[in-house]
Amino acid sequence: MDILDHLEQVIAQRRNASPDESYVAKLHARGLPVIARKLGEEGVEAAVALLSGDDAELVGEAADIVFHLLVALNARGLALDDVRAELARREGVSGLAEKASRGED
Ligand SMILES: N=c1c2ncn([C@@H]3O[C@H](COP(=O)(O)OP(=O)(O)OP(=O)(O)O)[C@@H](O)[C@H]3O)c2ncn1[C@@H]1O[C@H](COP(=O)(O)O)[C@@H](O)[C@H]1O
Repeated sequence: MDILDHLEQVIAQRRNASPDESYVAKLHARGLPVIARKLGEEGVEAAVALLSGDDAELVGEAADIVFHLLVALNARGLALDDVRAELARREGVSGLAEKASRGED
């Protein structure tokens, strides 16, 4: 099984564990605003890592973002398949053309 699909399953299971034993459960216990804050923090940390020139640091921060994004999707009852479907819908549509269709330059 793909690691992302596996991690999604683990996150769904750990959600109901004890917050003392599970980081996923702890995030859920703290609520959606904390999950949102962590997602934002990880995004900023990845942006900093992008400029640092340290590949290992960037890969680590990218993994943190993906993990927290999966926690966030699960918290809203959404799944990786919802993201896959949206990406498939966008496939072949240039970002520039899509933006132009919204009347933005
Ligand atoms: N992939 C991850 C993963 N990536 C990052 N993290 C945690 O995300 C946290 C956020 O990083 P920070 O540097 O912001 O940590 P922090 O300052 O201690 O966090 P806060 O106290 O601010 O919340 C760290 O504690 C990391 O260990 C993860 N925690 C868990 N997983 C996976 O989720 C599974 C279930 O984890 P538990 O729910 O803890 O059993 C694990 O087996 C792993 O496969």
